[in-house]
Amino acid sequence: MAAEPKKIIIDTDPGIDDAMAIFLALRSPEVELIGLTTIYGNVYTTLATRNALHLLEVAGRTDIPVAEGSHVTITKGTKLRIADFVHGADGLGNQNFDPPKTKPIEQSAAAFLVKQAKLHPGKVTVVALGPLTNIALAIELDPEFCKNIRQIVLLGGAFSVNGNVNPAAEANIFGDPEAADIVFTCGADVLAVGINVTHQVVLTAAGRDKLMQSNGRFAQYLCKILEVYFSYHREAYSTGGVYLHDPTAFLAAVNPSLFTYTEGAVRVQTTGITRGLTLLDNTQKKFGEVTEWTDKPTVKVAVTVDAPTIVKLLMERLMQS
Ligand SMILES: O=c1[nH]cnc2c1ncn2[C@@H]1O[C@H](CO)[C@@H](O)[C@H]1O
Repeated sequence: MAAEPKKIIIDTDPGIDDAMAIFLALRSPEVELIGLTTIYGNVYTTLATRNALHLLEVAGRTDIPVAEGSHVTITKGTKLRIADFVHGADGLGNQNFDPPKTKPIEQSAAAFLVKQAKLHPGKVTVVALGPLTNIALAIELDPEFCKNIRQIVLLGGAFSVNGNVNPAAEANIFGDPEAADIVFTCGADVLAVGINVTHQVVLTAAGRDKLMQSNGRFAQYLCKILEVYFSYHREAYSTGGVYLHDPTAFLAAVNPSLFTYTEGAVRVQTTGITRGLTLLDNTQKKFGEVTEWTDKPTVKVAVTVDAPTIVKLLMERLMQS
């Protein structure tokens, strides 16, 4: 008998690679997508909600609830870093799609996360693709959340490599470092997929052409919005391909055997020029004194990835749609 599909909530700031991950989720038989929660990052939260509703409408899945997330950081900060230069002003490749007809549910993202985790203890995986504010709010809202949630798979961090906002910080962690530190130290089963891994998973121009030539509905849609993402990568990284951050993190939740991991306590720098830096204690040294990492719960951090299989799975599933 086939295993029961994994219940997944995607916390998202769509976002071009977010759109890819959401469509991939909808074409993954291993997964039951039970909701989307929205957050600022690639766009402001209001637009993230609109885009999440729009993507579900495009997919014909308006039965899936969307819960709107926080408009401010966990410390109530309103000065947000929005990456519209990566994804276009509308977050979806400057296509100016019609506004969605559907609305988000009344519940906030954090309340929805808490409720679903409580309703299905040990069964719900959160795949967090933006700054971690909603997840940290859920942890603050319900001390049991970390016990109830099966796993938190997050796209974030730059482990032993430079960041993409600046040499220290990766965009999602930089978006709300205080929230990220709460999540890394909360004691839940946390798996971090950082850009040290996602930068190895690339969609080439040839791959995009293959998507374009297929009849897949999702593939066709994504090819339109991908143009802006390709031009950003050409400019910022001098590369002809694009990084598949969000689909890679999603697949880590579904098929962990495509990755290898290390495990240790992770803390996030919240001040100074290295604000947003993620630092793993690799436990190779027994420190003589108590440190900020001592006695903190450990998390899993992805180290290697089977990139060809990830790209193949993504392409196949998007072209089938
Ligand atoms: O300046 C940036 N460079 C690269 N990716 C960025 C930047 N800002 C935001 N993202 C977005 O953040 C996640 C990975 O860090 C991805 O979702 C990417 O699209």
